[in-house]
Amino acid sequence: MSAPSLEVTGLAYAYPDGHQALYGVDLRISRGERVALLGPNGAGKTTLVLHLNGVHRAGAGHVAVGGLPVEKRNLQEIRRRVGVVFQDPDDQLFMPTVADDVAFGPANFGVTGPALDSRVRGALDAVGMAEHADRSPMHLSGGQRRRVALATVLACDPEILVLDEPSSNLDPVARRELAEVLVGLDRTMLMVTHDLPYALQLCDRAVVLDAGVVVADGPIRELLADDEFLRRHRLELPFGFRVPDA
Ligand SMILES: Nc1ncnc2c1ncn2[C@@H]1O[C@H](COP(=O)(O)OP(=O)(O)OP(=O)(O)O)[C@@H](O)[C@H]1O
Repeated sequence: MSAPSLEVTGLAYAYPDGHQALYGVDLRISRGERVALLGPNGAGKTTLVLHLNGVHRAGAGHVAVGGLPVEKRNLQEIRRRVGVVFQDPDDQLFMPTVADDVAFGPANFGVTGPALDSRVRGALDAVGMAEHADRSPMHLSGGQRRRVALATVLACDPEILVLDEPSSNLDPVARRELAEVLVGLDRTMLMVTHDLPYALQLCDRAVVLDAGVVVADGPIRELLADDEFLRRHRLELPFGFRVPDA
């Protein structure tokens, strides 16, 4: 059996000022799963994500991506395997054209020539942005920029996609279009979000962090239908929203 896309075991971390942000977090994500990472402000979600791509070094515990330990000697391969799509696409887009931006990552990992062209085409096709390849990313709408940012990551063929608030600042059409793209990708995903309906639409499973501890890990539908659980962990569905029956 192949290694899970992500395996986090007993992960603990304190910031240099002594603030303990994670306490013994365990998380295992199988290949192809889409998992929502939920939790109130300050729960430790970003801190956890920054351990997946090796920005933070675990104080205790262990993180592996596709079976490869997140350690200094593996960092280049780990950064290819963990594709983080940041909340602000402008953090990811800085080249003159869309195609240049999408080529940047794989080119850095040594892909060249026709193989590089085919990566770029494949990634832009996957997000429905092929006809915008020669445009400047600066001239695209927010929703289009979010999709190009996703393509820059897909072009590196990551083991796991990490999406940071993928629905923020999107209008309802762009939100739906992005959801369709994401569902069509057939890739392991960890989606960090406060947008509970979007998480419900895209993920079967949710992991809830609160104060650095995993307080729930299970079917998202059940978690979001538990009003008392939501209240206890400062999670809130939009006014009037009801979790549809299965
Ligand atoms: N550089 C830092 N130094 C000290 N403490 C930090 C630092 N960055 C974050 N923290 C603390 O670590 C805890 C977890 O923060 P983190 O950013 O991981 O939460 P989060 O769940 O991503 O929150 P949000 O939903 O607001 O983005 C918080 O208490 C935060 O104040």
